[in-house]
Amino acid sequence: MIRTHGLVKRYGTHAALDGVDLEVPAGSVYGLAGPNGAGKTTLLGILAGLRKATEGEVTVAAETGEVAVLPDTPRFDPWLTGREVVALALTLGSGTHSVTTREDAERVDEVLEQSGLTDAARRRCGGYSRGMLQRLGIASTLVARPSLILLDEPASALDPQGRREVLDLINTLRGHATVLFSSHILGDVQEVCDTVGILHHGRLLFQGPLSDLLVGRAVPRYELRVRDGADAVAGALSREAWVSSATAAEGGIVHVEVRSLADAERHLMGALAATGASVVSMRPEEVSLERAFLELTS
Ligand SMILES: Nc1ncnc2c1ncn2[C@@H]1O[C@H](COP(=O)(O)OP(=O)(O)OP(=O)(O)O)[C@@H](O)[C@H]1O
Repeated sequence: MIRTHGLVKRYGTHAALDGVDLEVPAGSVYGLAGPNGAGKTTLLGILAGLRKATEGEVTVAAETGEVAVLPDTPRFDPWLTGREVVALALTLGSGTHSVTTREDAERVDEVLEQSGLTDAARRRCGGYSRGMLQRLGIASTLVARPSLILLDEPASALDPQGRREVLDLINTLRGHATVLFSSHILGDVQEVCDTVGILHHGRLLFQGPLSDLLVGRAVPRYELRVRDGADAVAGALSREAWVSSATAAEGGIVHVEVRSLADAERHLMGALAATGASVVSMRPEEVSLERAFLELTS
């Protein structure tokens, strides 16, 4: 759905994006994770056609009218009510000048409700809090049922309850639209995204299925459970050149951190068999996105 090749954006001499090859599969919920200043807003801005790339290619396989963009700090005319803002967004998307049909009016009410704004819908948005404005931005973004949705930090101004609601809302879009959202809150990305890109200092350090990152790619670790002799197993494994650490824990558990997943897949079974231990279970350990991120960026 989206592809960039060798994307570079320079502000003066500073490279905010430095050779980004992004690939967002159609129908995915793609999380662009990265700390402040990583280049997320710049990248989304280029994809949305709001900023110009310095170098590189950008392909977005969607008509302009099917793309909806939510900036990180959405702004609206303060004298409009929330409902008027969302209705306006729907009419802009449809090319008409006002919400005239019953279906359109119902659609406006539906997204206002999904965004938690029903009670405030008839108040002027100039009096909305930052969190409410973010909800209003989300409602306006979704109302015309776009096929590609670009969300820049959609939950950053919200309290935990609001964040939960936005994440649930994004989850409901799965299968109906392609969603690319940026966030520096890694827990949010881990919760709703199936595909993830880790952006750091303008470079994509990882991109692919979230499960690939959490199971093995960034921190290849295994959890073994042996019937007995966990200390001896940990000692034997830690002498292997491809093992960076092996430690025994309670209940016959041995945590094994390896230098590469490929080496572990090739040698772990043999090394374990050589210890003569009775192996109850063996599985790659899933790490949190936060840990994977720290490993990748340190
Ligand atoms: N208009 C601009 N002029 C000059 N430098 C800019 C401009 N916009 C962004 N930058 C710089 O480019 C880098 C990337 O900024 P960007 O806003 O894209 O990052 P971000 O990941 O979205 O950060 P945040 O999470 O804080 O919004 C930063 O170093 C920033 O200072």
